[in-house]
Amino acid sequence: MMDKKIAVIGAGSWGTALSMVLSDNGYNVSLWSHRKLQAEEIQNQHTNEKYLPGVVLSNLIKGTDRLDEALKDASALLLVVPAKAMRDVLKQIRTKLNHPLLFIHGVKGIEPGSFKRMSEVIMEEIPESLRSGVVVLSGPSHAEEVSLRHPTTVAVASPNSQAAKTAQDLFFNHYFRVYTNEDMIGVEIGGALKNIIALGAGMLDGLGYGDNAKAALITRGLAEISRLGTKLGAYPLTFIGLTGMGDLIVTCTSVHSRNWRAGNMLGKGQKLDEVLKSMGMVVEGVRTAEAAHALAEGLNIEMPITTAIYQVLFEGKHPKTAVDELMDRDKKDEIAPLTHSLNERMEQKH
Ligand SMILES: NC(=O)C1=CN([C@@H]2O[C@H](COP(=O)(O)OP(=O)(O)OC[C@H]3O[C@@H](n4cnc5c(N)ncnc54)[C@H](O)[C@@H]3O)[C@@H](O)[C@H]2O)C=CC1
Ligand SMILES: O=C(CO)COP(=O)(O)O
Repeated sequence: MMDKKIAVIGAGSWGTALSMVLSDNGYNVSLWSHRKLQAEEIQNQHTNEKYLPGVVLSNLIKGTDRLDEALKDASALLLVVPAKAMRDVLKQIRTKLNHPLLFIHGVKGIEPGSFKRMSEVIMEEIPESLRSGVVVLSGPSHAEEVSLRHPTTVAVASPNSQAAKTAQDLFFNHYFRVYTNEDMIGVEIGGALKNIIALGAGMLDGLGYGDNAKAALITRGLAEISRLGTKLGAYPLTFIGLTGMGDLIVTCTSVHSRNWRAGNMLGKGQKLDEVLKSMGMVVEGVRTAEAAHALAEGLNIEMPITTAIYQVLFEGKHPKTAVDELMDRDKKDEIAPLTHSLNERMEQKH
């Protein structure tokens, strides 16, 4: 039986929206921000205007900028900071962990530099005795719509099915439908890499291209995400589920997506640094493009769309040139490479 307090670490749009789901489910939530003023706003005004404008938070959600206060008596910890901040935040938390906890994270990114998945970073930073409690929550779920209690589905994944089941029980309600999944690698890779493709979808819209181009990008984007993910140990079918295809659809087609919006500005000719400055929120796909590009090179996996987006972001290639080059590549078979990676994965399993 879970106690009734959950610590949510990271008070951006996603941490705040998930806190609302938890408070709707009757949990007391301690929502931690590293910014004192933001914590005070949450605590005293029950709002978080910068990240979820117009939303009123339940009295069950308390704001704090003190990690010890957030963690005190919490039975589960939800980590929702940008991927680049995850390790640093865990180092601060580590010294304050004095009882068994469930570690759920909702982060869709890869650690810059190490190119590790978030669950790998968490496992490295927490005591060994707590590692079986690590779970990822992911899926097609814009914070803006969750905060309006619009029907949303996600998956919680862990090789420890009991931990996933406990996380499912925490979040599940009539507008937030939660599935369990044992494939943590596939869920994390799908959630992180779809942001690169969403940047590309925004670029296509910025360039004035239509729905044919976007459908092609989403489908072929999924093919290369599956190729890399399978090589990293994921189960291929995860990529046609909520956290793969589902999240690609929502992020590539919604104006809520920060990745889509950033891509759109790039497609219209703006420079990356001015785009990122104007966003004011995390655009995970940018650093993830760097990670995926490096992983693909290291593992010798063909990821032409990811490479093209990397070149637009970091090598000054014009988005239109990137599209032209993708279209002019050698002729290919559509299914054979996918069948190959599926077979490889099946062979690894047996
Ligand atoms: N916004 C959304 O709809 C969804 C976001 N996500 C994922 O959730 C993660 C967080 O995203 P958002 O909440 O949207 O981001 P955000 O940009 O809205 O907020 C990020 C929060 O992290 C804080 N932060 C930044 N650097 C920090 C540091 N060094 N230490 C501590 N805190 C720091 C910021 O102050 C802010 O409160 C990302 O990985 C994103 O991909 C996943 C699903 C939905
Ligand atoms: O992951 C998301 C929706 O599922 C949010 O995507 P953005 O980070 O692009 O806003």
